[in-house]
Amino acid sequence: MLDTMTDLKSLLKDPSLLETRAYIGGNWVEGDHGTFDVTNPARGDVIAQVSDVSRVQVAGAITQANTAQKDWAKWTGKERAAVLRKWFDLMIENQSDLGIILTAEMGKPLAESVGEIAYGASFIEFFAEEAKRIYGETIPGHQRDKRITVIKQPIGVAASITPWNFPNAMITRKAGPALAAGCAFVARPAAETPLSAIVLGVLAERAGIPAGVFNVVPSSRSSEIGKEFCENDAVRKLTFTGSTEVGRILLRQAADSVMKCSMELGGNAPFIVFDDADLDAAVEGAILCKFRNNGQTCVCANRIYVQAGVYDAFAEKLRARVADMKVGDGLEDGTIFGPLINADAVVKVQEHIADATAKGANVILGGNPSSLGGTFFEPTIVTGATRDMAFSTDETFGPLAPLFKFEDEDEVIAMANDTIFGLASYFYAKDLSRVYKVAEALEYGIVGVNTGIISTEVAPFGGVKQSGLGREGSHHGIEDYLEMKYICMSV
Ligand SMILES: NC(=O)C1=CN([C@@H]2O[C@H](COP(=O)(O)OP(=O)(O)OC[C@H]3O[C@@H](n4cnc5c(N)ncnc54)[C@H](OP(=O)(O)O)[C@@H]3O)[C@@H](O)[C@H]2O)C=CC1
Ligand SMILES: O=C(O)[C@H](O)CS(=O)(=O)O
Repeated sequence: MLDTMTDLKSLLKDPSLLETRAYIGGNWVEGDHGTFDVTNPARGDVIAQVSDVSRVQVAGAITQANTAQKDWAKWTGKERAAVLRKWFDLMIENQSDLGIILTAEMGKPLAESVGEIAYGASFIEFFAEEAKRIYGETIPGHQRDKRITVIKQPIGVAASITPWNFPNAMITRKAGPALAAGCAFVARPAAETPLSAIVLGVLAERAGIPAGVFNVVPSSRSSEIGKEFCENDAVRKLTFTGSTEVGRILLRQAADSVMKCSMELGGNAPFIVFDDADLDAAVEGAILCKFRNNGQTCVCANRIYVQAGVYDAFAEKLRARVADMKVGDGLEDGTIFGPLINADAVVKVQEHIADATAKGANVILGGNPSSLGGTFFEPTIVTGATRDMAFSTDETFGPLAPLFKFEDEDEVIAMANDTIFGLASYFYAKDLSRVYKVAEALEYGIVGVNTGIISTEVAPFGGVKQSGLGREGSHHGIEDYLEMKYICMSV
């Protein structure tokens, strides 16, 4: 159990990793606004007090990043690759400590946190390699005396705003391609989870990433910092992961400077089980997809559609499997469900359950706050879900699995696509023509077929419709941090 910073440091092999200051221009800096508290969601205790930087300090960080970026861009791709690889190596060497810090501030079970560190580090490893493969092209001249070449150059200073639910990976998924491309980076983490971002600065410094290339500006004033990112002409790229609501605000603010934006926004993932599915595999996939991070991911199943012929069997198998899973402190062995991030998250789950039962749904498992108190909540499954219920259109972002019944493919494809979101979708089926038809018909950036987990650094992650703009990960991911220049030469 945690209740002070001393307690947290005592759990670490290397207590010096637990830094609370801002990392600006290679210096560790106190905040102009003093500090803000970081609490452990499992107990609500303050585990750290972190530098609360001002908008002026963020402007200074951007200026230092802009200066550092000019030299960083002159490094060869191979030179940048070497120092990024060292950064990756340090993340893996300190994976256990980084996992403990992440669980302490975010609450997810330690096994998930340690897994997130590996997932986050994989983006640094992947884009260290991509740094060496930023190719241009030559194009046959349009006139006899013309020679055409195309080169790709780093966009400049990239600013990032990231959420609390993956406080390590959502930063490295952006910083990896940005630094590989030769950009400099200013990261503003969620106020709930700044420690995981700051420790990336500690390791960046140890890896030899030049001062000013990677900066971390923790702040309790998210909208103020967001405005600085959008209004400062030295920022050439804004990359955001979070809700669609905040994404819209940032896009409006960035429009004034026609700033290039990458947006990884909200989701409302359908998870479809057809009657020819391997039912046991579908149950395991639904558990991973729905309950990973306690349902607090943008790619979690938000609606589970089960074909009529297998509905009752699926519901009972799912109930039986989840009933035995442990709710508890993320640092305790065997915990599957940690606490939700805050009281508002608990309220939203309760509202969705109350709305559903008022409209005829049946709770077959859970349905209440956990007897542990605080923000712990029972994993919940409801049957009889219908499209008029709140979770049909609104992302629950918690451990609530609503089961909808459907009759045929056309009906479920129409229901699955009936949303403003389009990030991740999933279905279980064996018939090959069904797999092709459904995968092509789903209006989502990501389709998982016979799997509930789709997250990897090698694939392009991102949404369509109001789930976002751009892709992160894969060889496509570096393009968002490059500008293409066409050189026309008369010879
Ligand atoms: N598509 C994706 O990959 C992901 C999408 N999400 C979506 O985000 C939501 C949950 O995450 P949550 O953190 O609550 O999302 P929010 O959008 O509320 O917050 C995301 C980040 O934006 C900051 N922020 C909030 N308001 C502003 C503003 N006006 N200007 C600048 N920054 C601001 C927050 O800071 P602070 O917290 O300090 O206020 C936080 O760092 C869900 O809808 C989920 O689907 C989440 C993760 C990944
Ligand atoms: O924040 C999220 O929900 C992540 O984007 C999901 S994933 O990439 O970790 O799957």
